[in-house]
Amino acid sequence: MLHLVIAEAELELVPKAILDHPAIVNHARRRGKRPDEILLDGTYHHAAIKKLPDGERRGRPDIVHVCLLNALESIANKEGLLRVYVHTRNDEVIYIKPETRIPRNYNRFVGLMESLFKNRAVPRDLELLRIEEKSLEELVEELNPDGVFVMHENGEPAKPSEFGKTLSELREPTVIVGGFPHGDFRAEPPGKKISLYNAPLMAWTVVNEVIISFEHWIL
Ligand SMILES: C[S@@+](CC[C@H](N)C(=O)[O-])C[C@H]1O[C@@H](n2cnc3c(N)ncnc32)[C@H](O)[C@@H]1O
Repeated sequence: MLHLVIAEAELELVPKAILDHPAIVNHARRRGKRPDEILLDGTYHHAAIKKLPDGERRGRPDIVHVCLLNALESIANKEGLLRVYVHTRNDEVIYIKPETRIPRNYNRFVGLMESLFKNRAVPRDLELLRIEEKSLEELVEELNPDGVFVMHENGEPAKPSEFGKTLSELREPTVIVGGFPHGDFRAEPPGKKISLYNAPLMAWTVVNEVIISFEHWIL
């Protein structure tokens, strides 16, 4: 079983500091929601995000959306060999049941995440998704893996196929992929750093490479 963590994901509700910025207020009004109920989104809130610390990398729910579509629709997940988690910049962890069908439509995905932040679990009866306050270290400790790997462009070089073999030889490895668009992890994540390519890749590409390389050895 492979545990895949999208870490330090840029997924958050609009922070207090910019709740009354016109870009936020207008977007919330158009959506019929309160400013504190909507996800921070760089596409719509660019002018407001610039004022926040780390503004150039925040408000990227789209990265989580594409990573989750790829991971949850993978063969490894259909075969019950994958568990996926999202850790956010505010130290929350989203637990996702493998049978969850993530909406293909981005606006519906955003609505689902907003409902998750509000209700802490969705849907109420099945709890396919639930969110808890938890650091990345606490999550990794809880998963109790026999190997922890951090995908990193400056890590030890490994071909995806070699790395897949390493994963397949472990009982419950954990792989951490950064869910942010630029720069490095803000806090050093636990685990051995691995680079799959000699240039930066998008998070969803790394998610795909890891899962497919793992499948190659395990199926
Ligand atoms: C878009 S990258 C992060 C930003 C990247 N450091 C940059 O400035 O372009 C998202 C994540 O993909 C993974 N990643 C990116 N390039 C990689 C590589 N060459 N090998 C392994 N993982 C990589 C890392 O986990 C990284 O945190």
